[in-house]
Amino acid sequence: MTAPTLEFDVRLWRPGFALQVAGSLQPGITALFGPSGSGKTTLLRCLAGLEPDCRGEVRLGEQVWQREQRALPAHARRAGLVFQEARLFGHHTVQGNLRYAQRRRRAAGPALDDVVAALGLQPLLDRRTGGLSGGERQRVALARALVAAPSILLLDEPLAALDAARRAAILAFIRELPGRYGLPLAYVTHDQEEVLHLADRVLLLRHGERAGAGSAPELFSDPAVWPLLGDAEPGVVWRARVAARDSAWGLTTLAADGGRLQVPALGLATGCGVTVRIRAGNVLLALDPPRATSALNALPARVRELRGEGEAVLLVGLVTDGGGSLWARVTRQAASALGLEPGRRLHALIEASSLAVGTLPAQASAP
Ligand SMILES: Nc1ncnc2c1ncn2[C@@H]1O[C@H](COP(=O)(O)OP(=O)(O)OP(=O)(O)O)[C@@H](O)[C@H]1O
Repeated sequence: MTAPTLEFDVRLWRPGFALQVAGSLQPGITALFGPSGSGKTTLLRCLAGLEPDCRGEVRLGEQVWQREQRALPAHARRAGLVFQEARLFGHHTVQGNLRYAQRRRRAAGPALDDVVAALGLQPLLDRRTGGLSGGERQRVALARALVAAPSILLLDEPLAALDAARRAAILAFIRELPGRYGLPLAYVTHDQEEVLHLADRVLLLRHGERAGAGSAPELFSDPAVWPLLGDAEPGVVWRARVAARDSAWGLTTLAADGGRLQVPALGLATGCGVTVRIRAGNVLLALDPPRATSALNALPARVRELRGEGEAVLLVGLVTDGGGSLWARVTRQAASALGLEPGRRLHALIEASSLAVGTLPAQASAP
């Protein structure tokens, strides 16, 4: 099923805050990412028709949802919204909540039984929602949004309150949704790993404006974006594929455009697409090819640029022989001793166990 694209160019003014963003939610998952207060929730509410002061244009395929003051009401847009705190009818059972949503739907949509099965809700159907755990409530909230036959899904930090195991299970389900039900999906999160795992594209917001857009690996590797990533260590994210598994040593070899990398065993099949995050603080530089090193990974590279990062430290931008971008954090003294300058050839040593590997969304391309 091909999903339509939601296109928008919206603005909204509040005392002390202005939102002015143009963009699109294409088929697949778009992550809305950006610092607290950058306008992510407000943008979702504008798209859903919940902000009366929103102006501009919103279109889903050929359907005009808003043109300046003329705006379709929220119920006519059929946007499925799920927030961090699931808002369920506490006096109803899970089944009652789902049937209520199903009765009110205004278009053909996913069958209730399918959604119940996919989210593992069968054992909960007769429970009252008041007594459910956080993870159970979020699963019910997602199911309820789906059985209402939404035209798009807008998920606002739906998993923020859950533990890692529950998050992983629901993330796997969310990742399948656009393909399974033909829906564009916007997903607000503060978690970069979630973005890498889930998003086909990222729309980055800052102060109510678009600060960048692209794939998660591209954006998270862009030095201009690092200040918006909170405490995250500067570095790059590469796309790679599982190339080989060495069960004798418990290692996996990844093949990326930038070079081959060994990492601790991933338990993924050969050919599987992954992302690998290489932090600047985990890249050491050596002039000569190391004869023996514990790092396992030594990529031939040349210096592209040097950036000051305080009195004693530099960030060194590198290009590997495979064409991959890397950053290394070194002291100015080390940079001087190694004669670092643009064009200088050297070897980038990366400790295998320092590499953070994540799986890619199904649709995202890997080399
Ligand atoms: N109902 C409201 N009335 C007035 N101001 C609001 C309201 N809701 C949000 N704001 C303000 O609008 C701005 C954008 O808020 P918004 O919740 O959209 O940001 P956000 O990026 O979703 O933040 P967070 O990541 O913390 O959830 C903030 O300055 C916020 O304080």
